[in-house]
Amino acid sequence: MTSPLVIFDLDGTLVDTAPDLIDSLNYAISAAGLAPTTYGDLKHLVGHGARVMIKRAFSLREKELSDDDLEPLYERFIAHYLEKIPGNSKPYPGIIATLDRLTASGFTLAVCTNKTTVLAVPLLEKLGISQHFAVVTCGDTFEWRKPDARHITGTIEKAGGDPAKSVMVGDSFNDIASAKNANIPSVGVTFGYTDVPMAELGPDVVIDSYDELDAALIERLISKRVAAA
Ligand SMILES: O=C(O)COP(=O)(O)O
Ligand SMILES: [Mg+2]
Repeated sequence: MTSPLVIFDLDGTLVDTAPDLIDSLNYAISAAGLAPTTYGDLKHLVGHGARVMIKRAFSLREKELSDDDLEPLYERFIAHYLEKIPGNSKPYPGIIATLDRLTASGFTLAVCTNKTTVLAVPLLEKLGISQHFAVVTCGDTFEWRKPDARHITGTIEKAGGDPAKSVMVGDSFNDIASAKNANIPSVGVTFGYTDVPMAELGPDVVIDSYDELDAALIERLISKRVAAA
């Protein structure tokens, strides 16, 4: 029998990566003379990986950026982030215990992130949490990424899961929208990076802390989805 699957987003959901994202972004854009961004800006910049983050920083400063000029800045971002990894990034409080608890209850766990593979995989490894996950799919794993449903359905397929027994946990629009697009339930966390309050994004459940995420909650969401089908 297929085990139920819990899919986690990475930035702002499993790991608080904000300080390092801002550091590497500011390092990258300083080469183009752009003023540093702040934590407050991050909520509007993050979500579609480093290239989009750099492009959005330019829009924020009302500066033009051609695709040719983007590439060296992107390389700067990647090199800086990789050199520091895991930097000041920290798994959110209670997440390790939650992953252990869910695994002990028979759930398979996966990561579905828009972060690029060369950053996401070493980050999970350096933080010592990669072994919890059967599969990690990133912004460049498929031709599409969140909020496209196929990033979620592709993750489920790779993990040997079943969409009728899968739940997404995330911190932002892309996570909740991709879960809805893939017709799976979602849990929204309130401690991540979103410029819209989590409840307004319409997840099935909102949690403020990982203490609230247990097997009973996930099972309830799965049975509700099956009953509604
Ligand atoms: O790095 C990003 O821009 C987004 O990453 P996430 O999908 O893990 O939130
Ligand atoms: Mg996120």
